[in-house]
Amino acid sequence: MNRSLMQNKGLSQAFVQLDMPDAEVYYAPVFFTKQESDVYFEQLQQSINWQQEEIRMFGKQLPLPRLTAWYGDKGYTYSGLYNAPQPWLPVLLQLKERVEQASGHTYNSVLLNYYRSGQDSMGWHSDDEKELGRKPGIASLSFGGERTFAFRHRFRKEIKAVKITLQHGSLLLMQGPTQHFWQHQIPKTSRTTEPRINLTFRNVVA
Ligand SMILES: O=C(O)CCC(=O)C(=O)O
Ligand SMILES: [Fe+2]
Repeated sequence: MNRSLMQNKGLSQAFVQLDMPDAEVYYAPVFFTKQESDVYFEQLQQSINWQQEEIRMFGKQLPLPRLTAWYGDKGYTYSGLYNAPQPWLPVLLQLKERVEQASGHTYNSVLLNYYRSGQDSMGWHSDDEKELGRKPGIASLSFGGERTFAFRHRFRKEIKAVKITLQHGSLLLMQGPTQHFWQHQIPKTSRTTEPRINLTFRNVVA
């Protein structure tokens, strides 16, 4: 993949910008050291109130193919589900602060995803809910097993999909018009993968 080095906008050299038109996506593969990342994975696995939610689809109740949790100051509707906020945990506030410093955005909520195996996944979507405002900044941390993260343009079919492997301890930033023009997903994989924890920090405005 073609990536250009970030030099401006106050983001550190640890970030590369993904080569995507109509988007602003930055990736720091080593945002945390391996040692820090191992500790965060353990802490989050144990302290988060992981739930298997169900969504209504085609008139049926279907379990989401991953575990989720929502923490922060405000509730949020996601995939047609209202998520009541749970109060911040110290480990989440610590991570929020690190991510805010690095990204230059502030966040009041975090959605956590737990992918138990390669059979857990997240389908194509954009994080374009009204509650997030018009050009939302979303900061996504990954701990545990590596998974492929794919982007596809919503309107220009001639633009190739972009794929990136999200590493243990990495940070992905999506901002500007990204959610308006692109969708993303975590596809299932038949490769054996370790469990993965993802945190997406968001700012709910409504
Ligand atoms: O697990 C990931 O990296 C993606 C999570 C995501 O797209 C979301 O929570 O909206
Ligand atoms: Fe998303």
